[in-house]
Amino acid sequence: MTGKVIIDLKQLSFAWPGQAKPALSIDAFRLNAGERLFVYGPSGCGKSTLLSLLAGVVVPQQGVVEIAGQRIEKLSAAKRDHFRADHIGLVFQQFNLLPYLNVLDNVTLACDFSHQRVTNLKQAQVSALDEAKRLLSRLLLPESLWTKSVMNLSIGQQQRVAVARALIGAPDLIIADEPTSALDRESRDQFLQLLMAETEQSGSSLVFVSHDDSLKSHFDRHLHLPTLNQAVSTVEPSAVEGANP
Ligand SMILES: Nc1ncnc2c1ncn2[C@@H]1O[C@H](COP(=O)(O)OP(=O)(O)OP(=O)(O)O)[C@@H](O)[C@H]1O
Repeated sequence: MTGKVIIDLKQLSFAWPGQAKPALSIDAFRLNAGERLFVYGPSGCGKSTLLSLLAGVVVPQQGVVEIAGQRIEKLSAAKRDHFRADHIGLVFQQFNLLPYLNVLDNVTLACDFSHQRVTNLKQAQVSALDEAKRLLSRLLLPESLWTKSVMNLSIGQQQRVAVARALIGAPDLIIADEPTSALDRESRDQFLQLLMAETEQSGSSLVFVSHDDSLKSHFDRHLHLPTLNQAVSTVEPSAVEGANP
């Protein structure tokens, strides 16, 4: 852990277009480099909205969203896209894999859009292709599938490809939205252990959203979002639990 702050939110307020009331209102929140955060709370409490703000898909009407030292709410949409490709690995419920590319090409594609990820791989003295193979092996995706179209894969296998794509080139932050929803309990625990091991190795911070709070034990920090989000009424005493609240 370097002590670097990866997420710094201040006086944040965000309302979806056409909505009078904010969906998210956060006074202050920080996540340090290497920390792994589990975000939970009931449907509608703002989990996906928070991830969209962290990824720079949307920007707040008020306040600061600083990711790895960059105030992304001040960037143009094009610069936010560029920043996201360089610094953030996304694993969303829809994996957004490209059906006309094979598995390896879907993983290395993340490097085609990011000078930063290529630089990180060069520093680690590994090619994008070799790193894609290493990640897919670690994520237990059979080698016989690597040159197949992602359309031939099961949902659980596609999830692994999406995770390898997020991790390649060691971005500062991995954002995962319900990535285990399609897995059975045994595969889910195995998947989480691998995700933890890989983020630890790369030094990436992790923000992981789920309805399923039985997954909490895998994480260093837990965030009950309705408690932090002042746009949602709540009775919980403390929003952030864990090693470094
Ligand atoms: N694209 C959108 N346009 C307008 N309102 C939205 C949009 N997305 C979410 N909302 C609203 O913002 C609030 C927070 O929704 P959000 O999807 O962030 O919650 P969530 O905790 O992720 O829920 P779930 O667990 O069901 O995915 C809700 O009131 C929702 O209706």
